[in-house]
Amino acid sequence: MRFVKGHGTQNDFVILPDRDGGLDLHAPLIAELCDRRAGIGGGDGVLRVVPVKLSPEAVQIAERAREAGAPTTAEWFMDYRNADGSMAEMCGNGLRVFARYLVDAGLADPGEFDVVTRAGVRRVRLDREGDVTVDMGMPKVLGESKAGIGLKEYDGLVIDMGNPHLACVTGEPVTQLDLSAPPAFDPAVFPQGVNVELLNAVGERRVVMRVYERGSGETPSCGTGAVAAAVAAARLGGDPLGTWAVEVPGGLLSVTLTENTSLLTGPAVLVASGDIPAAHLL
Ligand SMILES: N[C@@H](CCC[C@H](N)C(=O)O)C(=O)O
Repeated sequence: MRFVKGHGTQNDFVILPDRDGGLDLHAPLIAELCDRRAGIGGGDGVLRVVPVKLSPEAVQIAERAREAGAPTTAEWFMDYRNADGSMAEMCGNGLRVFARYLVDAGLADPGEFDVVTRAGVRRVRLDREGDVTVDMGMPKVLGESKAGIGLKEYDGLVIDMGNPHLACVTGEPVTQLDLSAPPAFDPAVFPQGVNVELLNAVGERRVVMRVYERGSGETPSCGTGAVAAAVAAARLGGDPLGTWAVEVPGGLLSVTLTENTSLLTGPAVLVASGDIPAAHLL
């Protein structure tokens, strides 16, 4: 099995090219590929690269976009899975790395193009400087809820980025929080689980964020989470539009909130590639 390894601010992924749509991506295989010790070094998730026309799921998503008046020429579907094998609707850093892979592999021209994700069609742009920007769509603020860490509770905003987020601004330095166990959350609000962001507002339009991801545990970065964090900080500052710097353990992301969308920008790099002999796979 051919694989490529890449990361965006250290949110790292195993990329699986599947040009004929024949790959059976089952949960034990994903868990094996993402294992940090027993295999190729692991990842926070898997990105299957499949032509839209060979994925009935992707064809439907593209069809819905056409019906909504936004037809797309997207050729590739990002089939994203978390490290535990669960499926997620969207991965912002994953999509930036996915776009880097498409261009590097000669499957897309440098510049701007669309990619189909489970959260809908997303436009990506590769800069000459090496950054990749994703149009993440309009964040939906759905209300408030609480995250529990140890004995403490943190107030947060419920934000839909295609996938579910609970973004909690706290006065306590996030660097000191213990995220070794999953934060508690209200299952009535998040029946499918949630990604929890903890953040400090540290300056004008600058936040420090840590994240505990559904299906992957604490990761050094999360693109959808960075947008959710910027939305929560923007609410707090009473300044809803503009560009926020989001410092994560794995680097620095930039999030721009406009009247009708959000943009996520940051580095996306490929670091290795290889083949896993079939005999070594589940
Ligand atoms: N790391 C991602 C988010 C991946 C999906 C998430 N764990 C979920 O289950 O929703 C990002 O960069 O957005």
